[in-house]
Amino acid sequence: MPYVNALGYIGIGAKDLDAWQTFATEILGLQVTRAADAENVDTLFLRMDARHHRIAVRAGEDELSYVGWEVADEAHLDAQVRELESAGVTVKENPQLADVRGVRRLVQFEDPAGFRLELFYGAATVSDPFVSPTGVRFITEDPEGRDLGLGHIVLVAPDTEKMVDFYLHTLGFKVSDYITFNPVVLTFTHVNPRHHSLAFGPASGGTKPFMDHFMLEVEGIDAVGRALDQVRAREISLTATLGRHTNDGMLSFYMKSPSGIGVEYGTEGKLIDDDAWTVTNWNTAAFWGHDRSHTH
Ligand SMILES: Cc1ccc(O)c(O)c1CC[C@@H]1C(=O)CC[C@]2(C)C(=O)CC[C@@H]12
Ligand SMILES: [Fe+2]
Repeated sequence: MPYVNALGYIGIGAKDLDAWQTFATEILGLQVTRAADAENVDTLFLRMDARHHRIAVRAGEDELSYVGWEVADEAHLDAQVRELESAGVTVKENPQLADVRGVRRLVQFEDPAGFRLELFYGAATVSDPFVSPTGVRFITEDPEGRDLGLGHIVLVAPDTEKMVDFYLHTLGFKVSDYITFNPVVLTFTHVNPRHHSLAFGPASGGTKPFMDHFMLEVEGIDAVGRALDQVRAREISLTATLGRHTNDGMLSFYMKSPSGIGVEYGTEGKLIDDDAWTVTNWNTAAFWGHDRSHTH
């Protein structure tokens, strides 16, 4: 059944595009092209691999605008659309938006929390080499060349159970594991060998759903250490110190992007082999580090 095979792209809104341009280039090491998109919105197209872009930062309110989940081909797109419709989800095909995103076909729908999701195949891919301004390499495929997507996102919404149910049973995501530290339960899910492409955080009732962070994975601890030096030199706010997660083994730190959305920057994330994986329930978030208490 699973048709979604990667977190293909995300779009976020930002009030301060100039700050985002500097942040994306000098801290994250992404290649930035600034242009009006096809809807004439001032946009930063952020590139990390052969894809034309995987993150679009568009002038507007500071928010998560959309999440693009990728399927392998047209047959999988059509099959997933049928699954969504038989679950009672309203799905709208949008050829104009497909042109804006640079993909072959795209449909739009919402998850139970109201996040705007797009399902697509045929991403815009370019032949000129990706060249990171900070010299990093982003991990978007595994050593065998299997697509790992852009990284992961963490969504926080009040009715976690309903959200998890939708992603598992309507979109075919698989549980990776849980982390429970009373009263918090975090659920981690995967759609390819990356340990998680989507995790769910808890929220008290009345909280407006939001994206806590997105994660970008780079090659080598020196790439993470150098980015951390840049964060400290520029007084960008560090929201969790360097640490190693229990479940996916990721060595990472967290910072605040100019939109307020968190960014996790890490390396050495685990890969899951579905034929040899057992779901566990961890009791802590990190083996060491990831201190959130006295960051600046
Ligand atoms: C624990 C953990 C494992 C793997 C990750 O990629 C990852 O981002 C996290 C951190 C999740 C983070 C947390 O542990 C504290 C409570 C947080 C801030 C939330 O409310 C959502 C994200 C949660
Ligand atoms: Fe994360």
